[in-house]
Amino acid sequence: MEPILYTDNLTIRFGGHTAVDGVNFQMPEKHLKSIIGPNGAGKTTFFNLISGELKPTTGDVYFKGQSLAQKSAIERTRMGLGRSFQITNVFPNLTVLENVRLAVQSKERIRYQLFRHYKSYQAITDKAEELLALVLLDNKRDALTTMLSHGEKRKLEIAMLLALDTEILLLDEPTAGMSLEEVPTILEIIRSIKQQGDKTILLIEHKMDMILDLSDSIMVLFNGQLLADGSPEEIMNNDTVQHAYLGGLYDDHLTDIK
Ligand SMILES: Nc1ncnc2c1ncn2[C@@H]1O[C@H](COP(=O)(O)OP(=O)(O)OP(=O)(O)O)[C@@H](O)[C@H]1O
Repeated sequence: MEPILYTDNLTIRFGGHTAVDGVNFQMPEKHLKSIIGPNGAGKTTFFNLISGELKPTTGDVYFKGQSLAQKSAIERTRMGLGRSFQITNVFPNLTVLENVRLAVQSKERIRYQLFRHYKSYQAITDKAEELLALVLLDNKRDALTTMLSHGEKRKLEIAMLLALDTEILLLDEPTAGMSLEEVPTILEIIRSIKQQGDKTILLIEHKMDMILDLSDSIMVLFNGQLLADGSPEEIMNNDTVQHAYLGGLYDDHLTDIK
């Protein structure tokens, strides 16, 4: 089966520095792949090339067999490639529910345009509430977003991404900056999204113990290059990856590998 997303020789240079270097990767549909690598390996840059925030120097990204070279970030989202919102993109003086409603509305505008106002309003509210329950934030529905903890803001970001109803979810370190108590909840949320079975998920994550359990596959970026891509077991047993770890080339986040 053709991969839902793949790259062909994807490369970007900043001046003399090649941040993403000839990456060929493939993403099967309804798959969860994690990207690991040390600081500066090119993980976020790779995401930005996929989402359309950055244009490659050479190479291309393909979604359902179609080149994305001429597609803007917004066009890519409409096509089905969703990237998590940064919390700066939410309206701080609106409640959690209102923010998710706006995200649902932006997606559903067309579908509901023929409905009467109240019915449309209710359907959008129902959807927003369903998403808040999925990310375990229903108890904060009436809170202003400025009042949320860091972990709650990351949950809100996920709810707003889900509201766009894209086939692919790009999650850039969803547990970054979280307290130890908050991390398991986010992992459970990602697990339940995966278990619903309709999403393809690409995830940057530093916490090895989490991704080994959650991922269908793991790809390792190193100096902008694809060092390895395989099942969690294959990655753990990969000599090149092991050498990179044992050689101390990885940062602290990655040395706590179990
Ligand atoms: N806009 C830019 N201009 C110049 N250099 C950049 C730019 N964006 C990224 N880089 C460089 O590209 C390299 C890859 O950075 P990137 O942020 O993608 O790494 P990363 O793997 O996501 O790291 P981290 O784990 O620290 O987030 C780094 O050396 C970085 O300094």
